Amino acid sequence: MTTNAPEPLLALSNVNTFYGQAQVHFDLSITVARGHIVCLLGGNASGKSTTMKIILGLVKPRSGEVMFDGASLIGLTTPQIVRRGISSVPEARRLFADMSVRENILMGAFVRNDRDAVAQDLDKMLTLFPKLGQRLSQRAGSLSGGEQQMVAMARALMSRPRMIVMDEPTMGLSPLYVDRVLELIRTINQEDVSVFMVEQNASLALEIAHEAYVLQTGKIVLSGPARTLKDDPRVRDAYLGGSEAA
Ligand SMILES: Nc1ncnc2c1ncn2[C@@H]1O[C@H](COP(=O)(O)OP(=O)(O)OP(=O)(O)O)[C@@H](O)[C@H]1O
Repeated sequence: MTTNAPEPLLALSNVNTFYGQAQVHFDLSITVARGHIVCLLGGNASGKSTTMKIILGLVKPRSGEVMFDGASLIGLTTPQIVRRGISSVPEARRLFADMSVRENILMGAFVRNDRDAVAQDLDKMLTLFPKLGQRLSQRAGSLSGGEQQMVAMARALMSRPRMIVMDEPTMGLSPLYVDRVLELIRTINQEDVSVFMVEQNASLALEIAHEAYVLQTGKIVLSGPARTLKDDPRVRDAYLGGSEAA
């Protein structure tokens, strides 16, 4: 085969999604290149979370294709999709509040049965997220928002994914944790994990993303390299407070 562009790791092509009669996605096409961070921006109810649900097999599109590493994800269950190499950090973390931090992190390894390697990976998580080391026995529900976000990221990494999808990873975090979480996303990405993230905080997301897409009522209205979009007046006006700053 003589194609110039390498095959993307993830590709949504012409996806149309409905909830009952209501159409949420209109010919949605998004690609994530291997090793890249891709950010999906958009206002409330534009269909961002539904995009994540499509990738994770929680919502089935009426038409269109979702390919991961050259194979279709359509019709697969979420555990099957996790086994293919995608894991998620859902909105508002969704930890098991009454379980310990350790139990929550290990939950991410549910698709694995290599116990020794799982134990090694838990140690690796404590290197990546040193704060969690002192809190392994603590109830996850008693952690701060930023700490919970770290548990959710560690849990997602425990399945050794090739791609992580994240829904609003910085939502509700203090500025200090926002910076830390974005830095950790970069670190994870440098370990060869591709990232697809939905983020309201456009200026920060565009700092770390390679490419971005802007979704408006279910349609992609803008896309391109994050650096270019950051300077696009339409993105500035809609998401970066451009008109006030001008
Ligand atoms: N389970 C559902 N049943 C019916 N309609 C739904 C369902 N989930 C979402 N919707 C509708 O689909 C549209 C897109 O929702 P979605 O959650 O994907 O948007 P979003 O961009 O993530 O919004 P927000 O940023 O406000 O979370 C909205 O109009 C929403 O009300």
